[in-house]
Amino acid sequence: MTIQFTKMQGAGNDYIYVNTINQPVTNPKELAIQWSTYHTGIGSDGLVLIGPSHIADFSMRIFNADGSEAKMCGNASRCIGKYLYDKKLTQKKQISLETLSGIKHLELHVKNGAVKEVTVDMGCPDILEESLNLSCPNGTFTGTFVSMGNPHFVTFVEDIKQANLPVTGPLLEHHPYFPDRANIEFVQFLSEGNARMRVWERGSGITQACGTGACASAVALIAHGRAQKGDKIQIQMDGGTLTIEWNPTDNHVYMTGNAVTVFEGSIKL
Ligand SMILES: N[C@H](CCC[C@H](N)C(=O)O)C(=O)O
Repeated sequence: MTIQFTKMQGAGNDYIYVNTINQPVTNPKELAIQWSTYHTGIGSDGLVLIGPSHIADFSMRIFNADGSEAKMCGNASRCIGKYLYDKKLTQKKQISLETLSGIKHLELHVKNGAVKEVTVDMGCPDILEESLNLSCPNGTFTGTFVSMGNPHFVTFVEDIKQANLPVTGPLLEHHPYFPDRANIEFVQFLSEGNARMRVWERGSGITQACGTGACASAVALIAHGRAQKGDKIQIQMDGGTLTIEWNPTDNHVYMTGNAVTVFEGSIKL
């Protein structure tokens, strides 16, 4: 059997997208591992399944490159918006998407008949620990523990170039404090409304960008007085910049950024 897939990326965070409405997938964990592998697979940060929903317009499931299922993915939610509109699975420019962390609302920004950017209402953040000190073999790291439906540890650094992601990332991801592991963001404050972030993602390692991580980073900046609610905060990552607003009126976080189709493909099961 052959599966049709679409490779897409948001701010460089790339996933394999499969429409399970017309082609069901029974072993997504194994396929995420197999297909995400470079050289022998397709190569990606993970696998995203687009499906039907009884409570929203569509549904999303997201699997990291190690096969672990996450409750939310910001970059993938934007790409799903593009996928659905560009492939004429919907004509709506406001779409509701069922995820394991609740229903998310997407606003599609269309130009010349195709989605260029999407704004996602990411809901309310949950600051679990405003200032948490975690000891690792290579030092102690102070950060903010934030949930955007998935867990994030945001640590501020003076110089992003000095952040040793390959060593510190996995040590913090697997720290005993995080029974479900965590995504790790290293953030360098640039000015009010601007920050540089690099991410070690739970289950995928270093990625070019993390949408929920950009939201968690903006929330941490505001919690520490380095930005204000209502600011349009530019989170600059390796693969691109996302605009994040923590709205003071509804307390929701809004994420805006691109969504790009890279190629269509098929692969034998
Ligand atoms: N690695 C994340 C899932 C992907 C999130 C990220 N790619 C995003 O854009 O939000 C986790 O295990 O929670």
